Amino acid sequence: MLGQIVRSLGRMQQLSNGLKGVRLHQLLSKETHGHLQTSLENTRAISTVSLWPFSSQPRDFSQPNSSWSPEMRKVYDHYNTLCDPDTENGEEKRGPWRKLPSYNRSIKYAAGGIHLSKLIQAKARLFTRNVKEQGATFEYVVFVNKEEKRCVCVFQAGHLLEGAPGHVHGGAIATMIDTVTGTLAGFLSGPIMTANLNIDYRSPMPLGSVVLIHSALDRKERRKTYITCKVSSTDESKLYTEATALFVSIGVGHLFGSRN
Ligand SMILES: CCCCCCCCCCCC(=O)SCCNC(=O)CCNC(=O)[C@H](O)C(C)(C)COP(=O)(O)OP(=O)(O)OC[C@H]1O[C@@H](n2cnc3c(N)ncnc32)[C@H](O)[C@@H]1OP(=O)(O)O
Repeated sequence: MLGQIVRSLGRMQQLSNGLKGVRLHQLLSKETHGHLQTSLENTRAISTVSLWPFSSQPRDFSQPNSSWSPEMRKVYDHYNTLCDPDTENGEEKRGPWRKLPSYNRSIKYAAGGIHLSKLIQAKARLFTRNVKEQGATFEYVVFVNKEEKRCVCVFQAGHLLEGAPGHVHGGAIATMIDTVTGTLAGFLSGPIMTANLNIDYRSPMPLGSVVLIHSALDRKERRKTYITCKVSSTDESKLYTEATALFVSIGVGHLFGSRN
């Protein structure tokens, strides 16, 4: 589902104008009436017509803001340049790198919110994007390379993420690893959920650090997508964290509780 959401959000910009007025619950009405379609193919079919169910355009949180340090901005600029198209014989050719947008709301029905109260649905926000003060928590942007089946996240850890004095909380690091590996797994495999996350913390990460979170596909086995991850300083001379993650592909029904 998260993969679907990631893809949907990427398409939202283009689709939203033409599809305003159509509600997601109309698209999902089959599911809510007991005809759950759980294959990934069907999930993808829904994703191609998914749309932003809110009246205003969402803010893309992966854009630079004034809290970004010069180092964060420099690394961002480097990867952003890799996303620019090359011109060959007068023709523009896009390379393999893409910057992914990042919003603070998921599509509530698709994310299982149909079971939640209206109040919770209205107030739900993505964990990593729920603090208004810029720079206080998770500032990050993910660049994905489809050909090489890998991605890199530039992450600046804010002052509200403290764990050990002056250093980033291990749970905050785990959150970012789950987010980045999950984003890659979803990008490559469609709707998935985290089944297993193994983390080795190698050195403490000072608050305010800008780090790279490199994730790559290790292998796929049936519904399982295995991802490796390394968190390092931006010059890659210092290793902070290593991780492996397993994501299992799910069908639409999984978050609606249809499998039990
Ligand atoms: C808005 C923008 C968003 C932005 C995007 C942000 C991305 C954020 C990403 C965050 C994602 C999350 O945190 S998700 C939240 C945390 N995760 C969860 O809550 C998941 C809870 N667990 C589950 O729902 C379930 O256990 C599943 C889906 C993981 C698996 O259940 P299932 O579908 O019934 O599959 P099951 O038959 O059990 O297993 C399938 C295969 O996987 C293996 N398998 C299953 N679990 C494990 C395991 N822990 N360790 C090893 N192997 C396992 C099985 O042996 C089997 O292998 P074989 O027999 O095929 O060999």
